[in-house]
Amino acid sequence: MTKRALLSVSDKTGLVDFAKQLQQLGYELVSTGGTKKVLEAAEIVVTGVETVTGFPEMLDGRVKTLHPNIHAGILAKRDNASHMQQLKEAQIVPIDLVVVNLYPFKATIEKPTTTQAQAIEQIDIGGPSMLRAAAKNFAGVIPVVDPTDYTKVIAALQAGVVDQDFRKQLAAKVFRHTAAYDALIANYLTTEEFPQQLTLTYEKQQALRYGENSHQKAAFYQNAIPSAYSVVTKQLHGKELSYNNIKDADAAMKMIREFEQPTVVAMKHMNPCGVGVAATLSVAWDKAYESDTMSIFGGIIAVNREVDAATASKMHELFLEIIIAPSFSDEAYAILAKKKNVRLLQADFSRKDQADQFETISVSGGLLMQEVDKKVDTPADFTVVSKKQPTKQQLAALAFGQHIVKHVKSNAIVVTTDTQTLGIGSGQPNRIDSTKIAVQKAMSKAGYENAIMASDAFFPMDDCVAYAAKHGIKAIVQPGGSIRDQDSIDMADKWGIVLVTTGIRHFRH
Ligand SMILES: NC(=O)c1ncn([C@@H]2O[C@H](COP(=O)(O)O)[C@@H](O)[C@H]2O)c1NC=O
Repeated sequence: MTKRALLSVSDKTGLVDFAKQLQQLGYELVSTGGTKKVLEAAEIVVTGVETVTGFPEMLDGRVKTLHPNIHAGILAKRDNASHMQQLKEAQIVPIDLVVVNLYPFKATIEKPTTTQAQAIEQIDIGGPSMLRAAAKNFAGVIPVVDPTDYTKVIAALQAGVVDQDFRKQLAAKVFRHTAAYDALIANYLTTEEFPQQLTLTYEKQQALRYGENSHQKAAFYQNAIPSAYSVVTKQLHGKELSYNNIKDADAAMKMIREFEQPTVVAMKHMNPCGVGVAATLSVAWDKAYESDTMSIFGGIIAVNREVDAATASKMHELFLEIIIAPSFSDEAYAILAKKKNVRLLQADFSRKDQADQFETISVSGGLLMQEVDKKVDTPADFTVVSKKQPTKQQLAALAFGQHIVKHVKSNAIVVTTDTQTLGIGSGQPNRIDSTKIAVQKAMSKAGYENAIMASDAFFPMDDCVAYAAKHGIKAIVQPGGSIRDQDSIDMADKWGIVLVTTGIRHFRH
């Protein structure tokens, strides 16, 4: 019996060759309007779908293939005598191969000028119905959604065996494809912030050599509709990004994009190890570097101005994993690219509106989702709770410290001037240890005499204030909110130093 293939595709890549080969293999081809036209133009004989359904396409193409003559032809179980008898009685010819790809909904909504009405017209109904039917009945029907599979399908047909494993893979691909397609539509129409079902669509961006460690397999998936603020930016030079690189680069980008003045962020294992702000990038680099000349080794650098030759020469002296910048001057690029491995990434800094509103993290058995912490504290958020009042310079430094500390893993304590980190204590399970680390690191640095200390969360007792004051810190900022806040205030007053609260916690666990 002649085999029948139904072809109805929006993406016509490879269609003509595929159809010719199917015809050579003895398939009768059935097609919808546009697909038929392309095939006929290539002098391929095709039966119009309306000949099979007995109905012309109607409602501007909203109904073309939605008919029992199509769907029964796909869905009948080939090994079920009753099904096959019913087809015979209804004079329905079985369809053995379904080649469908869908209206380009994603490409449509990616265009900024697309209206809702235009987007809705690009929701494919007939295509997914045929694909899902064929995929459900993969035991008897070959479902093909991806033009890159045409070659494999032809090879299998020519070999005379399209085995169950291959059919199952094709079917799984169909259901992944239609699920992702529907998820995009759902997200396009959804206005709720935390909907009952979370339907996210990601596409494999990159197979990774390994995960956090070399014995862990890994891959990187990117939002189906990536934003200009995606962690995946243009890589200009260097080795392929690793799993850890992507995480660190993401943390560095999230941080640098919050700074307006020329700024250098040195990131290490998801924590900043040095941040400098200055009138020029080259001086900002010096400040970030001097913050911690040891930890920056092997670090990820993010800057918010074009890298110039002067800054590049200094960077080039160190081993750095990644440098992220809005651009690199030709001279800077030539200097940095001398090292074949360093990854140079060009990131967009101009589209703040494209920064993610929400972030998710996987936990065993689920996902946690929250709004991104976009709050940057300023002196307007400060309440001075000590007797001693801050100077203007101290206020600026307290604001800078607060800005840094929200990007440091809790318990986070930083010691800074108004433009430079001097000591960062990160990720300790108690606040006093983070305080000791930050203060100890800072004490030997130039500028310490004017340094302030910032804390991401309240002080549960007065020990951190006592330690800082004893070691020469003259102003401290913290959210406040502990039942023992008064102890910390009393301690600040005892030492005659400034204590400021913000009322806003910035945990980063
Ligand atoms: N309405 C239908 O019955 C229907 N049947 C198939 N399609 C889609 O029409 C497209 C192909 O149309 P054409 O061959 O006219 O270019 C394919 O993307 C296919 O998924 C349909 N379109 C939308 O639902």
